[in-house]
Amino acid sequence: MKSGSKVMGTTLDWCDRLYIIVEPENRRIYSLWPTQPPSFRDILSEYTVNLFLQNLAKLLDLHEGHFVNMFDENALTYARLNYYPNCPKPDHVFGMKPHTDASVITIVFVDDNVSGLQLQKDGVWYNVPIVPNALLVNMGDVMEIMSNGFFKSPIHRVVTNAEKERLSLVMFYTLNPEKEIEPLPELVDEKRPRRYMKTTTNDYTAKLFETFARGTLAIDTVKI
Ligand SMILES: O=C(O)CCC(=O)C(=O)O
Ligand SMILES: [Fe+2]
Repeated sequence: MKSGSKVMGTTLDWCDRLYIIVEPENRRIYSLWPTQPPSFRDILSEYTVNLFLQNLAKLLDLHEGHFVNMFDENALTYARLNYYPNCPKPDHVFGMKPHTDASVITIVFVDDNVSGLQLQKDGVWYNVPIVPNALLVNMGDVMEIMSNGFFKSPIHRVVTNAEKERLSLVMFYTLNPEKEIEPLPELVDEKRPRRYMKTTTNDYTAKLFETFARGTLAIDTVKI
């Protein structure tokens, strides 16, 4: 028998493997995680989002560290746990009104059993399907501004459900609140002029709460 034709057997691969669950965090078994180097936990926890950010930078022909490097030691990551109780009048109220996220990027751990999240595209609402154990990655307004509109921060909402309650865990990755946000100069030229005004996360977040209460969109307040 040629050695290459052997598909089953006892031969081990020539490598070591560490195979551990990173997300969701409550599935982490820290006793299996290496204690050296001491930074391992933190680096691995950031790994998911950094990988996305690197790929987004590459899509825009930027250096892969471009977005990752914007997150300094004062950058804030918020976790939001949403609990939507079942609602006797689902036609009258949203679980969460239509909005966009003010973040750079949002990662959503969507409920594995109950749908409810919807995205708007060209004025039409689409259900986000349930994909067990999947993470949903959403562009936020800051990414839309920095990419000069190349990436769009989608309008989304959550509808209520008469029978079932629903949960989601949302991680918002945001910059240092004082840092100025504006379209990256690399993405502005004559063909694609600057589409957004300069702002900061602080100012923008204030606008977001104001506009959310009024039912309008914060991103419209910074469009040129
Ligand atoms: O509950 C969800 O699936 C999404 C919630 C959301 O959009 C948010 O918290 O900003
Ligand atoms: Fe959201």
